[in-house]
This record gives sequence, C-alpha cells and structure tokens, in this order.
Amino acid sequence: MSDPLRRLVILGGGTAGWLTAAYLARALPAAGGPGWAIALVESADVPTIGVGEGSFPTLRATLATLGRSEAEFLRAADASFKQGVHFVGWAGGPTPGHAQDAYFHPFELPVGGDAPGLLPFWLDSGADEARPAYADAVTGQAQVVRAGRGPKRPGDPDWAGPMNYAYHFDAARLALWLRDIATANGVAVTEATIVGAERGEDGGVAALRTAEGERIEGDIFIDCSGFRALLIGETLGSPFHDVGDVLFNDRAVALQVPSAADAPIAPYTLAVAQPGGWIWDIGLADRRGTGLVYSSRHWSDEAAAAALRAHGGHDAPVRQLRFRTGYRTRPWIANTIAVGLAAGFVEPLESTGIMLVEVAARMLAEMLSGAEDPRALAGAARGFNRQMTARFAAIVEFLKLHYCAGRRRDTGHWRDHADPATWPDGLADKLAQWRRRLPSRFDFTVDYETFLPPSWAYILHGLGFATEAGAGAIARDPAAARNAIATFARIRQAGRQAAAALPDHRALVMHYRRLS
Ligand SMILES: Cc1cc2nc3c(=O)[nH]c(=O)nc-3n(C[C@H](O)[C@H](O)[C@H](O)COP(=O)(O)OP(=O)(O)OC[C@H]3O[C@@H](n4cnc5c(N)ncnc54)[C@H](O)[C@@H]3O)c2cc1C
Repeated sequence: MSDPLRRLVILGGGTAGWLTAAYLARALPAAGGPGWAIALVESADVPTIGVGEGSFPTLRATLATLGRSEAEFLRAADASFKQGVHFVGWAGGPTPGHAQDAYFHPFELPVGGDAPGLLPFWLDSGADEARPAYADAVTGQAQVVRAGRGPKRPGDPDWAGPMNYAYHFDAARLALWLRDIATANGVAVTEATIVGAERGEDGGVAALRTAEGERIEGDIFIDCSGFRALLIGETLGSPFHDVGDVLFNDRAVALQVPSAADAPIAPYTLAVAQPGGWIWDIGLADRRGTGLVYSSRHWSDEAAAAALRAHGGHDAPVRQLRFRTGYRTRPWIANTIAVGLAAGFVEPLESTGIMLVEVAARMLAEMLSGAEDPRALAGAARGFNRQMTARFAAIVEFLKLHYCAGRRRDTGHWRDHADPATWPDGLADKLAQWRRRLPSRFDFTVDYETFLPPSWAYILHGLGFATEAGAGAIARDPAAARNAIATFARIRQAGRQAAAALPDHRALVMHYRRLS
C-alpha cells in the first residue's frame, strides 16, 4: 500500500529554506489536498549567505500567517522598522525639492492610490527647487521618517500601523526563529552535507545523496541550496539567464558597525551611490549592517572595501561576496523547484530577494495542493516558471531605472548605465514614451509586477526625470488643479500630525524588545 503522505524535501537551511518550510508547514495543511511530510536538510559545513537584512512590506502578511506575534518576531530577529529607501547621490545633481542629490522611495502609496491623480499637477507646479519633492507632495511618510519616527504606535494591532512598513533584521536570527516555527509545526530536520542527487524517471530528482552515503528520498524537492543551486542547476541543468550586461554589479563587501545604545535608528534603508556601485546602511538596535555592492569591471575590491570602511567610520575587516546576476528560466523542473538564491539573484537595491521567496512559497502552497496528478503538476510548473521569470524580468527593469533616469555620468560605471544599449527593451520603450506622457497601468502587466506604477513614479520624479508630461495640466483643468493644491496642503498637514503622533523609532524598537 502506498504511503498517503507525500514527502516534500527542502535542501538548504538559509532564509529561503526556513521561510519556505515555516510557511508551507502551515499553509499546505490549510489548503487541503494530500497530507505532506516536510523535511529540511541543512549542513553546518556549508555556510549560509548571512546577508539579506532589508525586506519588503509583503513580509508582514507572510509572517502573520505563521501564528506568532509581531513582538515575538521583532525580539527574535532583532528587528527594526523600515518605511522605504532613502537614496543619496543617484541623480547627478540636486533633486526636485532638495538642495542636495537625495530622494526618498516611501512604502506608502500616493494619496489617491495608483491613479496618476496628483502627478500632472505636481509636474506642472514650477521649477524643481520651488516645489516639494514628489514623495513629500503625495504622502506624509517622508515627513514621518525625517522626524525619525516609527510607522506605528505600541498599541496598534500586530503587523499593521498608520504607515506602510517592512523590517530590517539580523538574517541569522531570523532564520533561527523561522526554524523554531517550522519544527514546531512538524518539519523534520536532517543534518547532512549533500554530495549529489539521483535523477528520477520523470526527469526530476528521486533522492539526495549524503556525504555519509545515505539516500534521502522525496516526492517533491525544493532547492534552497543558495548560489550553488545544487539541484536545479548542477543536477537538472536549468538554464541561467545572465543579466550582468544590464545590472553590472557582481560583488559586495559587508561590514557590521556597532551603534551606541542611544543612537537614533534610521527608519529606512539608506542607499548611497558610489563611483562604482552603492552602499546599503541598515539600522538595528545594537548595530548597523552596511555593505557596498559594486561592479568588478568598474571598481577594485580594495577601493570598494576602503569606501565602505570610510562610510561606516569603522576599520574592521570586511566580508567579500561574489555573485552572478540573473535567474533560472525554468526554476521548476518535474518535481524540483528552486527558491531563493538557487532560483536567481539581482542586487538588493529594493530588497527583492526575500520577497521573491515569499512569492514562491505562496504559489507553492496553492499549486502543490492540487498537484498529485502528473498533468496538474506539469501545469503548475509551467505557470510557476512563467510567473517567476516575468517577475524577475520586471524587477531588472525597475532596478535599472534607478541608474538611468537621472543625470549621473561622472564615472565609467554611471556612463555605462546611462548607455541605452545596456537598457532592457521594455525599459527603453517606457522611458521613450514617458518623456512625453504620464506612465499608465497599460505600461505594465500588473500581475507580474512587484513595483506598481506609483513606485516607478517615486523613482522617476525623485531622480528629476526630464519629461514634458504634465506640462499645461493646471491651465487645462483649473478646477482639478485647485483640488490638487488643496489635497497637497492636506497631505502636508497630515504628515506633520503623523510625525508628531508616532513614537521615536528607537523608542518603538526598545518597547517591543521589552515585551515577551
Ligand atoms: C550582498 C547581498 C545582499 C543582500 N541583501 C538583501 C536584502 O537586503 N534583502 C533581501 O530580501 N535579500 C537580500 N539578499 C538576498 C538574500 O540574502 C537571500 O535571498 C536570502 O538570504 C536567501 O538565501 P538562501 O537561503 O537562498 O541561500 P543561503 O543563505 O546561501 O542558504 C543556502 C543553504 O543551503 C545549504 N546548503 C548548500 N549546499 C548544501 C549541501 N551541499 N548540503 C547541505 N546543505 C547545503 C547551506 O548550508 C545553507 O543552509 C542579499 C544577497 C546578497 C548576496
């Protein structure tokens, strides 16, 4: 008699492996279908990547499904709150509303949602220096982060607050917390180093082979083995679509910088442009996680390490990481699915790595629950592959936008980014049109987008993208213009009130730390 439980084996105990395990252990039983026995294989001899400390607002909804409190998560992962990304030095000169080269990409949508609404009137409202920054004009969140405030009050419900938010955290501690949840929900852990895999008759994987000569069989395998991609790449040969000719950065150095117990914690990720890359700076309660992502074609390891140390004011040895930018065109082959770095990687400019793990876990929870029949399994694989590759391609365009919608051209790195020959066709098509007209929903296949039109507008107009769109909007529709002006005033006022009512970010983080 066949075993009624289907065996799902996850290879890899990094953030991808443990998040997928914790999510599926709760979501698969809830989705119905066959029962699942989930096992995760991890090896103390193969380190995790150990970075990946900024997240996307979707993480709140994902963590909320795990059945633990937000306070427990914040304490366990040493987390703080993130309300967007503050970019410095990307535009090549002063940006609209600023005397310096700086702009903010908030997580809050513009007031009025994602319709262009206020944008034409902002564009038509005078010279760059005479109007507030676009993000300041359309949401109060920029005022909240400038005041150093958190996105919620201590009494607000878990996973929600007046401002949209994500988190910063300690990657190793997050993985341990997720491990605890997964094992409490029945995930079995095997400590073993995998040296190879046996192919199955269906063209997928039949079993993993351990260094001790044991076999680990499964019905479904999830490859979370990191950049090595032991199953999807080495065993099954899924093609890797390299986009290093679009996004040049292929290395990073990382450095943790201790913080004083009373130092303010920035409620956003800081992204500071450099001659050959950019620095991330993430604030936690006891330290800042900093790193510099750069292109080895344009900058030396020594220059990158020196720039990072100078930024942090900290002279410790840096950690070096190398990566290939791109993604598997078939992340799901037969019974084997890649999640996390095994599926692909693009530079962490907008924290999309863990978000894509969340997306994959959500899709798997639904697709696997109906996939006992081989025809359904093959259909699920095609759907998953279509979705994930389209998502990666859309993210590549959005990240490239950060480099080419501004005017920075001072080094080879920035000049090469500005060269239209390095732009994906879809992005070149969009920018050509947006120099004349406003972005529209029809420019996007919204189901595949991580970043909806408002995010594109925050980057474009944060950078001071040169466009004729919006010209004459006020004269064409004076009544709508008066409404827009009144709305801008209300947003400013609401932002001031929110900044006054919300708690200091460090005080909020420490409040949650004290809760058990
Ligand atoms: C420089 C950099 C910065 C980043 N910043 C961000 C960010 O800010 N936000 C974000 O969302 N993402 C970020 N990412 C991406 C993020 O780190 C990853 O998406 C996330 O950590 C998931 O990694 P992973 O679990 O796929 O891989 P890993 O952490 O590499 O884990 C791989 C696991 O597989 C196991 N394994 C491998 N081979 C074997 C074997 N042979 N036998 C047994 N076990 C094995 C390892 O032991 C490990 O447990 C960043 C990545 C880089 C490179």
